[in-house]
Amino acid sequence: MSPAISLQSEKRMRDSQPENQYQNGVKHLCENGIKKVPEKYIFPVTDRPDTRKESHSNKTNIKLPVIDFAELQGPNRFQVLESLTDACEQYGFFQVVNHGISTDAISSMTDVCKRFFELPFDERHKYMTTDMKAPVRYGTSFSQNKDGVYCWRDFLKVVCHPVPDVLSHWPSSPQDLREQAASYSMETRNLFLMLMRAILESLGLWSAEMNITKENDILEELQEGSQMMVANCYPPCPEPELTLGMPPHSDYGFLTLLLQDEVKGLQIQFEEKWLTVEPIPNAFVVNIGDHLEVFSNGRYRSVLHRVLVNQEKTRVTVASLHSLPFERVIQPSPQLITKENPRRYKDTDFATFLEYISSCDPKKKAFLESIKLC
Ligand SMILES: O=C(O)CCC(=O)C(=O)O
Ligand SMILES: [Fe+2]
Repeated sequence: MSPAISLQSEKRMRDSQPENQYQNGVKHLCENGIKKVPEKYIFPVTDRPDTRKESHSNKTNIKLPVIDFAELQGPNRFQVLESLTDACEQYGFFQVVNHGISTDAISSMTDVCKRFFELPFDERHKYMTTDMKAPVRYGTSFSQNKDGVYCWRDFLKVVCHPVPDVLSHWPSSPQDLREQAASYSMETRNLFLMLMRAILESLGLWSAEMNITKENDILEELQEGSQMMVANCYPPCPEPELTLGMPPHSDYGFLTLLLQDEVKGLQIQFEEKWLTVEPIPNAFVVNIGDHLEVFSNGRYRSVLHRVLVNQEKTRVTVASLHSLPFERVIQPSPQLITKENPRRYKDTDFATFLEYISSCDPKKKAFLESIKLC
């Protein structure tokens, strides 16, 4: 067989699914028993993960700075704040341990999300919509409406605040989903607020002794802020070297609190390399989002990250994304603008972000680039 013919027949084999099958998600595709990654999911060579042997060695793992949340509340707060500052400046990521959210609450949340993704397709499909503003949205890929190449990921997104307003929209199956997700979302919200207090202190904007913010009520506004939870499901992939679970992106909010199961997959960009985050059982991986980079006037960094998939195991993660209320304008804190460090970003808001991601390629940190002043 000539190479041209063999390429063509390979393409036909890969493309045996009708195009609309891809809209139903990657889990559905796997349930229909595929042996090869369809063309729709194959990334250009330059964007594919590096799967050479040495890239799986420890050299490509990263141990993120670990913040002991219990210590942060005790006499060593000052030292922990220093580590926190360092983590936010150097990595844009850290892991939080001893955070006070019980292992039961964590495993119940992961477990109920796993059971959601295992429901019959018709049950999951009820929540499928491409309306980015829907209070509950089951979908696939990254930006399903506009991705040319699809990612190996399905997700369930739920708006979480205020819980009583949104609860009746959340999936009614599995039967315990609403209860588990409601209590988990409130616990992560409290943890987020405590972490933000520490972060504001590390920026010199809050003082524990005086219990006041120098920044106009930012903490109060964050208490009323937006929260979105995203459960991500990355099914086993027959050819993980050809695709990604999520493309390089940064998160839009102030902080994302991510719960990952024991399966590796998250990579962050560090010193121009992609490094895999080693999971710590029951810890949260926390990352700075675009809004905190803007608010800190560029001192804290919202870092690109992506997700690899694997051949053996389904990976399920739950991300909780927090910001100010959706309609609120995000701007650099006036306290952090000086002659030496002039204002670096334009005002922005959630609507501008949504508009941007529905129209552009979010692969590079393009949204932040689009609002940079210098
Ligand atoms: O699943 C992961 O490891 C990362 C998820 C993520 O980056 C996101 O939901 O924004
Ligand atoms: Fe993310």
